[in-house]
Amino acid sequence: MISKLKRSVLAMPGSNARALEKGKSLPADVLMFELEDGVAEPAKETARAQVAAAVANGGYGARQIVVRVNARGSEWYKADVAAVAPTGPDAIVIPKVNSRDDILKAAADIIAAGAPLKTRLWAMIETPRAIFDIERIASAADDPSSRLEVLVLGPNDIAKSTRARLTPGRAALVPWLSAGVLAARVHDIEIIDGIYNDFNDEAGLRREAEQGRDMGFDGKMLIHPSQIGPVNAIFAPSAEEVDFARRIIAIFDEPENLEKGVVQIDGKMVERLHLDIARRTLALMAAAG
Ligand SMILES: CC(C)(COP(=O)(O)OP(=O)(O)OC[C@H]1O[C@@H](n2cnc3c(N)ncnc32)[C@H](O)[C@@H]1OP(=O)(O)O)[C@@H](O)C(=O)NCCC(=O)NCCSC(=O)C[C@H](O)C(=O)O
Ligand SMILES: [Mg+2]
Repeated sequence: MISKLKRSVLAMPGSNARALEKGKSLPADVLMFELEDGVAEPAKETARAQVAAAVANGGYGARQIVVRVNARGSEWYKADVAAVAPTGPDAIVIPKVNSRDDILKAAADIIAAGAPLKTRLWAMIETPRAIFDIERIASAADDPSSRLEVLVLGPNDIAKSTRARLTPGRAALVPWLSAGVLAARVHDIEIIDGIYNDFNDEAGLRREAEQGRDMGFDGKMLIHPSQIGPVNAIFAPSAEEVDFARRIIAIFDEPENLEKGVVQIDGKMVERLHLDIARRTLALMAAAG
């Protein structure tokens, strides 16, 4: 089953009223209203008030709205959750999660603050501890009270805390990114790749987004409107993939193949497991419009 698409998750500082307004016309699947590192300390209260009002007033159409609060344990966290949870965003994003217990406690916090049932929990994976324990963190999703729906990688904090460098190809990060994808699949949740800082470098963005898609990520977090178009296209099936998916479905529907487990198309072996992949490709295409 395909839940709502999350190809593009555009972050915007909650202190930037113009960006919050502009989000209403941007073609991102998800808008992430930011209260954490993208907002300077003197602007924290203004940002919180603007974000709570923006979520409550709506006007964002089919875009999913998520709010990243400050880290649990920070001086702003409680007030962030108290202001945002009752407005009912699609999710609250908890940065710098370190354990399964952090998820369960954050879920209890947002429920106590009045978050409606539809408000899910997303967790940022961006510390060495979280990377080590990623499968355990993802396992919180097995407990429905966790509301855990999505993991999001945070490459800037990962680079800061590990001293790894964010080089083209992300050699240092690849094992950690893959571990995240495995953990998400084991526990049947989604996983979003991290941001690409150089928003004027479209070729570099495309290379990194294709790498993330090929590793199994469901989408990518973004920082600038110019990144939405390329990333939406990269995380949607191509015309060739859709055509091949249709041929797989058609060939297994042919009477002479009804009892076959394996056939060939253009010299390539196709098994019934490819039928499941083909159906998912068509569902993704339909969801992407
Ligand atoms: C990076 C930016 C500060 C650049 O902003 P700006 O200088 O205004 O860029 P432009 O002049 O090119 O902007 C053109 C127009 O687009 C609007 N704009 C720009 N960015 C956004 C946005 N993110 N959302 C909505 N609208 C946006 C501008 O207002 C201009 O509009 P107009 O005036 O009508 O022409 C800026 O892009 C920015 O702030 N980006 C988001 C930063 C952010 O939220 N950071 C936190 C999340 S990053 C993260 O999660 C890291 C993670 O934790 C980790 O550890 O890795
Ligand atoms: Mg971060």
